[in-house]
Amino acid sequence: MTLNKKTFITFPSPAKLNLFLHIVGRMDNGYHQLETVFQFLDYHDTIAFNVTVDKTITLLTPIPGVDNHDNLIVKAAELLQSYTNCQQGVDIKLDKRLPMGGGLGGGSSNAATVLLALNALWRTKLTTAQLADLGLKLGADVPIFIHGFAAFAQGIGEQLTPASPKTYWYLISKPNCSISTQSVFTATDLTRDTPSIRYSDENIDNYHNDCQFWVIKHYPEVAKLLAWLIEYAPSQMTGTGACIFSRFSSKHDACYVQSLLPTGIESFVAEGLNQSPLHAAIAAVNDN
Ligand SMILES: C[C@@](CO)(OP(=O)(O)O)[C@H](O)COP(=O)(O)OP(=O)(O)OC[C@H]1O[C@@H](n2ccc(N)nc2=O)[C@H](O)[C@@H]1O
Ligand SMILES: Nc1ncnc2c1ncn2[C@@H]1O[C@H](COP(=O)(O)OP(=O)(O)O)[C@@H](O)[C@H]1O
Repeated sequence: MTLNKKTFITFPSPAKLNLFLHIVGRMDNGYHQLETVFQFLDYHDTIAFNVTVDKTITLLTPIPGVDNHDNLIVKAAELLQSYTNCQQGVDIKLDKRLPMGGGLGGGSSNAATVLLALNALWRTKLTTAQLADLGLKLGADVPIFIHGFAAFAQGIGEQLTPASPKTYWYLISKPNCSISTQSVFTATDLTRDTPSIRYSDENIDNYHNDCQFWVIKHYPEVAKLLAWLIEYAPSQMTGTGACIFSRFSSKHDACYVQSLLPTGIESFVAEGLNQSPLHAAIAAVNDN
């Protein structure tokens, strides 16, 4: 008897923070021109892949409320398969830890992990630049996860200059509301004219999140939690929210404030990273 045991290979799919987020203008297609610094977190979803010999792409662990055809994991696999005319398929399993719709970029990160992992496992040999271009079709945040280094980003978030912002321990707290990226970017009273900056890591504390001003005006849950957290540590919203990151110089201090959080607030503690943990895992596969 032959046992047909599947071999899954796993890769991390980390969260990102926007350490600040300025909106400096708007393009003709409605997309916003941003200036932001991305940093990664040592906290991630995990995605496992088993390559198959036919062309079927199967996500074995659907996300409740997200149809598999709309899942960025499936979309990324289909996009790479059709772009490279790859004749192989894959079974995929997702272990989701990142809160969804919180400004941590989980969906974009999942898409980037799929593109990088399958490019290695299917041996489709696209360059990082080609993968970032493909990823941009799926979301503005995908390229940063493909490149995997902390960066000052411009354009819609795809023009990247490497940066080395200080790394801290962060407490990430999610107010009890979810805010869609689109609802923030379609708001009439959002500030869109912050002057363009000449970025330097040393000046990062002078910068802010334009979306946060709008969100705290419209979501009292976020305003209340932010006001509470600011009493303990410098705190700011990431992306279009609703998650708030509070920075600490030690894990101990971050965990202490976490233990004091109001009941019912989802949270985790993680370290900031200037390199994505995904890239070491991809290098290990490419070396084999
Ligand atoms: C704002 C940021 C900052 O990192 O993060 P999140 O808070 O969503 O994580 C991102 O730019 C989000 O990137 P991503 O989540 O990939 O956005 P997309 O799927 O491309 O776009 C969602 C919607 O937001 C709007 N959008 C997005 C990016 C941008 N620069 N301008 C926009 O106006 C568009 O209306 C689009 O329909
Ligand atoms: N693999 C995925 N992981 C998370 N969200 C996904 C995924 N595929 C599609 N989505 C959709 O993208 C939305 C935004 O999710 P996410 O990327 O986690 O948030 P944000 O853009 O705020 O950082 C979700 O609410 C969900 O509908």
